Amino acid sequence: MQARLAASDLACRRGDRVLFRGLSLALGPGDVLHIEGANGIGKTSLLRILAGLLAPYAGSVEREGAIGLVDERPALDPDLPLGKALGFWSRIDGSSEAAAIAERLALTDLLDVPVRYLSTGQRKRAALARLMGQDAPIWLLDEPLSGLDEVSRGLVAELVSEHSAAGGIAVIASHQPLVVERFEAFALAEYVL
Ligand SMILES: Nc1ncnc2c1ncn2[C@@H]1O[C@H](COP(=O)(O)OP(=O)(O)OP(=O)(O)O)[C@@H](O)[C@H]1O
Repeated sequence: MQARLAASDLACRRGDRVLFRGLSLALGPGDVLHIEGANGIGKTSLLRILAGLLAPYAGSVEREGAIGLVDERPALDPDLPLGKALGFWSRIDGSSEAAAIAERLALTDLLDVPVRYLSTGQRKRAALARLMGQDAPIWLLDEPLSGLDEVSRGLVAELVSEHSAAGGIAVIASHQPLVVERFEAFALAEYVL
């Protein structure tokens, strides 16, 4: 899997506050980075800058490989049954493994349920199913464990390990660490003035 993600001398400003500055990182195949930091320090903002969804106040980002972002807003139509909402993306992503992915994420029995009725954890698993179908080399995961039970938390660690072993990159903002090899901590507090 061809993947590279590099940030150079990033600064982030939200409203009239600069949250962090002087942040550089360079990630290659297999790297898993754990962004740590207190509420409001700027973890989500950093992920959105890395994804290209938020302009940095200073600095630049280089990406080689498509981005798969999972945050608290799953891009699944709330009014469609889950199977149809995921099917929309499998057609766009050209994924032929939708059934196997749904099975892996314990979603098979929920495919007829409208997305808006899913529980927090089920919704998170649905967002992860979309991510897997996307086959993107760079995963940006914002609080992927929140709302998940122990079994699902173990599953997320497994998926990240497999992604890393296949040469993918994962950047994970989380208040809890994942049990994953090559899990490297990145303390955002070091870049706060
Ligand atoms: N659109 C915006 N305009 C102004 N300030 C914003 C905007 N979006 C976020 N912020 C502020 O930027 C700061 C960082 O927010 P961010 O969501 O990146 O933090 P976080 O580290 O992910 O927090 P948490 O751990 O609570 O999820 C917060 O103080 C937040 O209020």
